[in-house]
Amino acid sequence: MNAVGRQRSSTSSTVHHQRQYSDHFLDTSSSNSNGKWLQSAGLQHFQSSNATVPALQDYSGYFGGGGGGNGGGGVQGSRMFRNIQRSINGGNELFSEPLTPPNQRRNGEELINSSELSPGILDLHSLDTELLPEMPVPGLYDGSSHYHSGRGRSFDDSEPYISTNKQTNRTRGLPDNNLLKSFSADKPSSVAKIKVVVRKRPLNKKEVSRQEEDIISIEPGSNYLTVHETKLKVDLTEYEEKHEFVFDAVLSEGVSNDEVYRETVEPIVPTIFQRTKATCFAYGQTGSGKTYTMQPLPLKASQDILRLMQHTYRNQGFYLFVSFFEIYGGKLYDLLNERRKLCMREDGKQQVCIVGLQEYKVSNVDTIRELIEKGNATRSTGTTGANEESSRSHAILQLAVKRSADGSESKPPRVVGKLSFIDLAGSERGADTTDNDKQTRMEGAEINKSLLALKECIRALDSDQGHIPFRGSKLTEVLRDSFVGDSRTVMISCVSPNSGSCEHTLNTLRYADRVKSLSKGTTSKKDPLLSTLNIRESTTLPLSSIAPTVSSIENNIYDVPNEHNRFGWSKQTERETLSHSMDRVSSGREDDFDFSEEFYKPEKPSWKNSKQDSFRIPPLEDKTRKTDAQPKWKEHQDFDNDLSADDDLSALLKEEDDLVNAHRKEVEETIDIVREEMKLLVEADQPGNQLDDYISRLNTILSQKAAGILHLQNRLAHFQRRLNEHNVLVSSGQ
Ligand SMILES: Nc1ncnc2c1ncn2[C@@H]1O[C@H](COP(=O)(O)OP(=O)(O)OP(=O)(O)O)[C@@H](O)[C@H]1O
Repeated sequence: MNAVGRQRSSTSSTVHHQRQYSDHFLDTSSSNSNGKWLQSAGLQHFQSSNATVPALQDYSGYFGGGGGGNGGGGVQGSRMFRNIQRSINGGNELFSEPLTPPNQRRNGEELINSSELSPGILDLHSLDTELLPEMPVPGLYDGSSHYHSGRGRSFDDSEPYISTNKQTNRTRGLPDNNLLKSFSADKPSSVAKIKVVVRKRPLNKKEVSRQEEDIISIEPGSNYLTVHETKLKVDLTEYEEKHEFVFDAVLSEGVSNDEVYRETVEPIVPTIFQRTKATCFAYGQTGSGKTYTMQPLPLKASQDILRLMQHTYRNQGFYLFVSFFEIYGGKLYDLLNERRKLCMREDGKQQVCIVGLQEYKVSNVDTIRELIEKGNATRSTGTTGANEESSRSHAILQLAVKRSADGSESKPPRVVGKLSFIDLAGSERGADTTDNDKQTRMEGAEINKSLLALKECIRALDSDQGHIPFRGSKLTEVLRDSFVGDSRTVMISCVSPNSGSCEHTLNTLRYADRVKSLSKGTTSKKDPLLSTLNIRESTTLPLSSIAPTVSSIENNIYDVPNEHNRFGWSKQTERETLSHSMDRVSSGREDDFDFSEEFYKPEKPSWKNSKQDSFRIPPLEDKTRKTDAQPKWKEHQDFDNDLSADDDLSALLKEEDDLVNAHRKEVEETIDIVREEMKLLVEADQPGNQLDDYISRLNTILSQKAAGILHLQNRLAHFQRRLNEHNVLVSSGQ
């Protein structure tokens, strides 16, 4: 960015959802994003003399990168880490017996085969809430007596979950540190249901050598950031557009991995002892630091979990289990079992089971570290322009806290709570078509689908919607139980600071912004003036970045207007409707809106390539004709009668395959249309151009597409129900 650009910057500023510091935090008055919330965490006092659990260290150096520090030293760390892991684990020294029979102990750890827990199926999600009583965490030092379950006598009445005996705790020789105090005081309700944190990485060597500018500025101690985007006017003079974003926390390049942990995961660790499912995931373009950020977190969390088990929850029959798998190309692979292919099934209670996934019962940090290293080394990686060691899969590491129903070891333990860490594949994969083959593009499509589905689920989760669209992708299906009941989600958006990544960075920040922007708490507090400002000032942004208001969507998408602009909408409203339609296209749900360009953005930014003559509005006839053809879904209208009771599994699976393929095709076709048209629309949005007619016709096309897609999704849902019935029949031996 040059000086000229900066001088002109004040004329253009785009503010994205000027949210409050956090509508989910207790301490909303604090101008510091960390506030009391962070103060109470106090992990720095966690250094312990306890011999059982090693004192907390900053493993960021170990995991590659030198702990963040000022960030500069760790640029190559993550990659080095992976390479080191490969060489360490190449010979499988640590786990030469991945198929160790159940219960075989190794260094005090126990490998649990799924078959132990339920016949042939590992019920990852067996949160049997009927059997587990409430598990409050009374103040460790508050001297309160016993916990009395509000539900009357339960199997735990004779053995209170929480011993509040000060003496007992102190005899463990554990420190009276702030962490444990804060843990004991934390209740799930006091921890944000969704927290969105942004982490900026430092410029790397290549970027510095290319003299790329750092375009992200962060006010120290604040929770907002500004992206300085250099743009070109039609006369090719440069100007700067500022985009401001507010999040729950913004972490600059100087923030260490320890601090990232304290800000993100540490507060939710105690909640998993209280039947909460918590998820932490990193989102961002390739090379933005997702893996660097995510890798140290599970280990730190395990340390804290073990501490809690050995202190606050001592002798209460809790166990910690680790599993690690990846989703690659829509398929599941066990990273702790030689990348063995896994099968996901839903049982009769609609609980998702991962057949064959191995879980390790662990009780010390070293073993957990070894498992994490082993999994990381096994993970699918490839090379992208931005990152030589790029993750092409979603890696999911789960820490499950389990407890035997009767507090003894005689029965298989049941899941009490769970913490899932997801290192997502790079968010830009779908657009990364320049030097990629067909397989990479397929990977991209799959990744995009799952990222979109993930966003939808989180938003539904935050707004307490009854319907969570977890079936949108394998990723969200696997995480299904993280989206129902009492859950907590932390999203860490990783951004690259270099000017060359500006577009991706903005996309990542918009994605993060939207994860929360339409949530209950946020909407109610949003300043209407600012919302207006957002829309008005975003005219240089693609249409997709304009968040519509629900009330503006008056027409039924399936009630396709025959006359152009028959509702007499303003240009703005037309845009909103278009945007809404897009999202319906992508989500297939009427109550949803918002279409993120993140997934379907043009391969090249339109403003960079626009030629003067491209401002002409192109005719739509060809596309109209194409989509006027009888929608494919008509063929399947009698789907309720399609499947007879004696359909066998392969027929069902074939059906699923056809449906998924048809659905994907519809979506892809629609995306192509949208991609092209939006580019042209943005370019054509010049004074004097009449867009109403054009938009109306485009709206018609998209409505038809949306109807087709929705129908396919209904069929898919119907199919899923049939498959469930089939599974029930099979499992009951009929
Ligand atoms: N905060 C940071 N401080 C120092 N170095 C960092 C930081 N974040 C990332 N890096 C470095 O940047 C490089 C890319 O990071 P990383 O592999 O984590 O990216 P990624 O987002 O996981 O990419 P992909 O999606 O392609 O896997 C690594 O060499 C890593 O060490």
